[in-house]
Amino acid sequence: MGRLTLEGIGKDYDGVEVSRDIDLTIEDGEFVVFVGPSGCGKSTLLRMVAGLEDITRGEMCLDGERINEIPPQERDIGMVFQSYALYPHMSVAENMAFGLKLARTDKAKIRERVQHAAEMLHLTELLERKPKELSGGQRQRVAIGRTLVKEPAVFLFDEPLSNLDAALRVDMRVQIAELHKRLRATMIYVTHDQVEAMTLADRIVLLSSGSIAQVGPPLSLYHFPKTLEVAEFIGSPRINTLAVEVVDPGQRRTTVRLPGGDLLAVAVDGHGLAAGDAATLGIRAEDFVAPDQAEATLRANLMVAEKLGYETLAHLQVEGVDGTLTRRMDGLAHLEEHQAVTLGIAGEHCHLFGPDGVACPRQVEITGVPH
Ligand SMILES: Nc1ncnc2c1ncn2[C@@H]1O[C@H](COP(=O)(O)OP(=O)(O)OP(=O)(O)O)[C@@H](O)[C@H]1O
Repeated sequence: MGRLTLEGIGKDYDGVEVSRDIDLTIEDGEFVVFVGPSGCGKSTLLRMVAGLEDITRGEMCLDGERINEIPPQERDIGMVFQSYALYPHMSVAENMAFGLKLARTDKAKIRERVQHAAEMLHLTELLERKPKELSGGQRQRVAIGRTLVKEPAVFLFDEPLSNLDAALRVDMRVQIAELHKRLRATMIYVTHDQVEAMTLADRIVLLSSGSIAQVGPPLSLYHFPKTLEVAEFIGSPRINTLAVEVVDPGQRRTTVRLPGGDLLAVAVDGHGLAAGDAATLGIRAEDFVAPDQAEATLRANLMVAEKLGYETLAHLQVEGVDGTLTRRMDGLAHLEEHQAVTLGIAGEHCHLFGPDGVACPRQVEITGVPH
């Protein structure tokens, strides 16, 4: 089993609070990803789970038992570090067996577990090699193997792929996802890469300045972000934002004035807003619509078209708007530099954030995605 509960967890370093009010239950077998900008407290939280940092406040339990004071080696938890931390003078097999040897595990059992882990991680052919004879991806697999042989109830991964190149990262990401499917163990994974978070997680925990900004399945955070900060962190390209003025806040529709003067009825509950408030409209790059289906339009000029083959990202300049907006288009869209483009906007596809950055609840259903 591997059910973790965190209640009111907090951490101070020299009297400075870097982690606060963390309430979270991670179910047995769940894959949870801690994500957020640099310094938001992801590693600190993970290290508290591992027992590598003292917990200043709150209670942490594994399968109902308090573990706050239990030393790391006695917790049924295994951690894979960003730096693989392999012993250079030991072979792959010895590296993987080392922790079990220290724990005085029976030799036959060690052999069996190392063989099994090596098969799962495609390392069988490499068991006699030394770390220096391995590629970065292979070393990372050995580091995972070393944790795997201990058969912990909970696996912790601290940015395990950040030292790998882009292609290898994708490959390892898929392997970690497969490993989770086969083991069905509880896994907590720290990354600042939102693509890794979106693709691996059953649930994402998005941290901001030491506390939880939002927890939920990846697509819930994508379609129903609770704050502008979450909306801007999740999704690539980043969500487009426009400064708008609230004209008529309503429960099903809230009317706002766009930079060009057009009015748009956004499908959100804006009852917390007042007419005249400065708000932020959010539109994802794929959510612009054809002008004939639009409720409002913006006149734009094409600055750059990034043709990626399967899609084109058009970066557009709109008069009166700082920076550029990005529109995602299918395939190799025919676009000329500085071409005038009409961006169509539909209120159903937009997000609205109040002056405090809090999202107005969206009044739309998206099939299979809980609010
Ligand atoms: N040993 C320490 N002593 C004092 N402050 C620390 C210590 N470790 C971390 N911090 C501070 O705690 C905060 C959270 O750090 P943490 O490493 O958990 O963030 P992170 O989200 O993992 O960042 P990154 O993505 O850059 O690794 C930061 O402000 C950091 O400076």
